[in-house]
Amino acid sequence: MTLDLASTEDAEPQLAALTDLSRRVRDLIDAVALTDVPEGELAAAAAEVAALTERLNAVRRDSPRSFEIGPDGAPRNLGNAVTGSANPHALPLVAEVTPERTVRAELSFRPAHEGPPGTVHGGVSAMILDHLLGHATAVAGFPGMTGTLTLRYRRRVPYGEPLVATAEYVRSEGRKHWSEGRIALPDGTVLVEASGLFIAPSWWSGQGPGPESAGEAG
Ligand SMILES: CCCCCCCC/C=C\CCCCCCCC(=O)SCCNC(=O)CCNC(=O)[C@H](O)C(C)(C)COP(=O)(O)OP(=O)(O)OC[C@H]1O[C@@H](n2cnc3c(N)ncnc32)[C@H](O)[C@@H]1OP(=O)(O)O
Repeated sequence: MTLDLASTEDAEPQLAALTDLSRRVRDLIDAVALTDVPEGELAAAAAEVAALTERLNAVRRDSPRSFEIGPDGAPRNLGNAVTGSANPHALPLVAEVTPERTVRAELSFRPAHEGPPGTVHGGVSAMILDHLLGHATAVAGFPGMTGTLTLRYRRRVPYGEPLVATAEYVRSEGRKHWSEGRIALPDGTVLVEASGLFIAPSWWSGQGPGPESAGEAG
């Protein structure tokens, strides 16, 4: 894992362009998921996408952008699968920390997140809650990696509609820290709720075998 925390002011124009590209690729992903154009059009689009892939691969990093301190002094993770504005896979989720040190995000899933018809895939909801619970645990002072995530799917999660996700730290036992969270409709109706256990890996304090065997932070 590369944790480059250096200031990246010189790279800001490139990162802004990468963010814009990522946003357009999200639109492309939904267009692919929903398109019904004829076969010839699909083949032509596939050839154009292949050419773009080759163009971007001309200069390639070993891994996506990791945690860093932005020019505003705030930590950010532009390559993250959930929050990364420079990752087309990400929503991207924008989470705010409340004065009570809970975490809140307004979000809307996209058609590409479909599992059952008209419904967001349960694993996608789990990914969002995993991150949000991890964030709530971190802002409580206990950054860690997910040990266990338990979900209860109460109602189907729609895509294309405004939703609200919240999470808060609950309790600790030694190195183990628990948080809870949920995805709800704007009126507060809970759709999915989650409880998660987060553990600061022993290798963070030099007591364990290291990230190669213990996994890496999401
Ligand atoms: C994170 C940096 C924050 C920076 C702050 C910036 C601002 C905040 C912004 C944003 C926050 C980001 C939020 C991210 C959220 C996403 C998180 C993920 O997706 S993480 C990827 C998925 N999870 C893994 O890949 C873990 C893989 N597993 C491991 O690495 C290890 O197994 C680990 C760390 C979980 C435990 O390993 P050990 O060696 O450190 O600990 P041992 O000694 O084995 O266990 C300690 C205690 O915990 C229990 N334990 C261990 N694993 C458990 C488990 N899976 N479930 C339940 N208990 C477990 C054990 O039984 C033991 O308990 P006894 O002390 O004996 O009571």
